[in-house]
Amino acid sequence: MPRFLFDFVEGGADDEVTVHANRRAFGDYSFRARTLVDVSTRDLSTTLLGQPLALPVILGPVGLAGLLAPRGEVLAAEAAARKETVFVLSTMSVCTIEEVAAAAPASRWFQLYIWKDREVTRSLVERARAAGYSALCLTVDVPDMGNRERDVRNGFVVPPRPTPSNVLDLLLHLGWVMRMTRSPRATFGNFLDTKALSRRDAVSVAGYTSRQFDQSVTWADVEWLRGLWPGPLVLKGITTAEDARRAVQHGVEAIVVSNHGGRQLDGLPGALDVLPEIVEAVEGRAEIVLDGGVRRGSDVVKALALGARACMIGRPFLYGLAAGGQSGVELVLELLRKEIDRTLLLLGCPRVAQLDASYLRGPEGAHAGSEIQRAALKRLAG
Ligand SMILES: Cc1cc2nc3c(=O)[nH]c(=O)nc-3n(C[C@H](O)[C@H](O)[C@H](O)COP(=O)(O)O)c2cc1C
Ligand SMILES: CC(C)CC(=O)C(=O)O
Repeated sequence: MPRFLFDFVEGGADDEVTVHANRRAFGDYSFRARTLVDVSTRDLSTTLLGQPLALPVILGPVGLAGLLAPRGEVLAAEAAARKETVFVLSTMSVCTIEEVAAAAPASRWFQLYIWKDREVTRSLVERARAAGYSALCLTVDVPDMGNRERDVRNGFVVPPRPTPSNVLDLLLHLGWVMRMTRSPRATFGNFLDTKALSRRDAVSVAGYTSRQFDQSVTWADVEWLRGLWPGPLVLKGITTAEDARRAVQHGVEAIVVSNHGGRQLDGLPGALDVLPEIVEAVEGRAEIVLDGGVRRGSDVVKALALGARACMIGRPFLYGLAAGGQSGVELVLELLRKEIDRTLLLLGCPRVAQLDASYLRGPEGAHAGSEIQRAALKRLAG
């Protein structure tokens, strides 16, 4: 893929401190393995909001995935269905809510951003409901986009177009150019009225979001959504116990502990660092999903041992999608499935449902969360 797209996917906000913190946090935990346990059969299955998952990994919402492969969101949703897991469609997708629903029988959630124009927001929710999405996932950490300096430097705009600064990049990636131009025209139908754009118009994603996204969204809007959406409600982007408690008070069915893959507020701790305080605050009253920096099956096992029910992945499946379309995404899920399976085998824990903090040794260092983490680990270990 062209460099400007790779940078959009791989990059984070400001100095990308939080991007790196996400990975580091997994390294801060090590395993406490048990031996002489019968691990001849293993069970990776679980449920999320009542839906069965063959493995505790779901595909998170990512905007513009359809720029990585033609009909990218449809391909990813089909891959999730084949691997018996959930696909979360972003509001900012290239394929529309209806296209993905028609093509993919997967368990699908719809991720919502709240527009200043509440009629647009209401219509997105109603379309998702009519198209049979099973849960509504409200992302709460994007009142506006983080400062993605790679995108600024690259002059990244949507729909992508040749400019003096990216023409060489495009020429060096003619395979991508051919794939995209041969495929049906990208629609951006959820969020951009491409018919209203003249051929030469294009918008920077940051400029677009700051015009459209509502910075005045509060907990009252969670109540408003409750009235519009009859199914399970998920809040994505929670990083403190205070917000997690509040989410539970508002009756949300699930929380995604997430710093948006380090793309929003730079300086947040790693997602795994904040998981214990949230698990403690929620006390089992909502299901917890974790994302940010999940790259190995062992990362998933650590998150589950600390109390998450499943993990979401973002960039890993996007790279599978860019490299190999639907089968690339399936391969990413298969690699994670095999790695989780082998980790359970060697850890002496045959079922993901059996994982708890007694399988982990916590961070010993003095970094900020460690006291809370130790307390939560002690509590989880019973
Ligand atoms: C290219 C890209 C686009 C994203 N778009 C969205 C989005 O539209 N909505 C959303 O809630 N999160 C979005 N995210 C955040 C992901 O859902 C997820 O929180 C994050 O990617 C997890 O970190 P990981 O990439 O390290 O797995 C996006 C992430 C990436 C990499
Ligand atoms: C198109 C963007 C607003 C999607 C997003 O949330 C992100 O890039 O992190």
